[in-house]
Amino acid sequence: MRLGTRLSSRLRSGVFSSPLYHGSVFAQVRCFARVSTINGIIPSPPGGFVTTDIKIDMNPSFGGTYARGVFATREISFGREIMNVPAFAMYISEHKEESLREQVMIITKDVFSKLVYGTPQEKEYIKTRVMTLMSGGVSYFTREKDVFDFAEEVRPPGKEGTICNGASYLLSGEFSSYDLQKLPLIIDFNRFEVEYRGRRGMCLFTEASYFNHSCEPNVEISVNYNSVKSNFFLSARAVRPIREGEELYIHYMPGNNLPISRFALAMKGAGDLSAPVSSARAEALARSPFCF
Ligand SMILES: C[S@@+](CC[C@H](N)C(=O)[O-])C[C@H]1O[C@@H](n2cnc3c(N)ncnc32)[C@H](O)[C@@H]1O
Repeated sequence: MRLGTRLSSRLRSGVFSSPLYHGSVFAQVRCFARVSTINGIIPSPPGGFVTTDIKIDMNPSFGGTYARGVFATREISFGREIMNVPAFAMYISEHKEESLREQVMIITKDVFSKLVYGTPQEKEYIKTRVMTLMSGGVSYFTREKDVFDFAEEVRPPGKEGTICNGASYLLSGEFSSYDLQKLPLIIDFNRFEVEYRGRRGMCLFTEASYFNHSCEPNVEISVNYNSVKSNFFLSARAVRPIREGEELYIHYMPGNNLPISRFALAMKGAGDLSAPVSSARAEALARSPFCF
């Protein structure tokens, strides 16, 4: 059964502020080690990326590490579904008043648990597909100690008092405290907000996070709940014929015909999407929610 979902993706500036303190005022605060154990390489899975129709490549006109986009490996006809993926992580709020922050932290714990106790495939997926996504926003943790306290709470189900927990996993060096403090920022930045029977929630569709934005998209996405599989699925379809090698774009805010958008702010200085905005308007836009 198709259930109505309200979907929004917050795609903000990639700048992320890390609480890296210096000076005597913060002498009691431990600094985050700015060290990631993640190498950022996205291995190409056998059989292509999601389907053999598409691949991840770099958009030469963007420049920089985050110039990745989704490209057609062959001609794609109008209406063809090029992606149909389950949410890698999802959370539906128990209480209507649960804050965004709480929801992000719940998903963070879920993803981190899979990293600590998951299968080798899950660990690999998180390191290569989740941790390499763009992040943004203000750090969810103030001190490195908070990151360790959070990790400490991640324990294998049913095993009380075990020595092996998320904190000892961090100390193993496979995943650093810096990586863990970045994880909620990745989830926050890439989340798709959904609604299920009046309850708010969010999903991560890591594969869909590589689509870049165009005001004239050639792909449209939809998110629906599959009650048999008890998960949300994202489907992406070509809305016009696409040539081999062409980049696939979605509209980050379909239906939004404002002259400028929060996305345009993130894009400031990047091609025709940039628009000069006053700082007051920029502030207002940055605070306003938007929906698909
Ligand atoms: C969901 S990510 C898309 C994938 C991203 N390019 C990457 O390499 O991870 C959204 C970010 O991609 C960049 N982006 C998306 N569409 C763009 C466009 N039309 N022009 C320039 N940058 C774009 C912006 O930095 C935006 O915040």
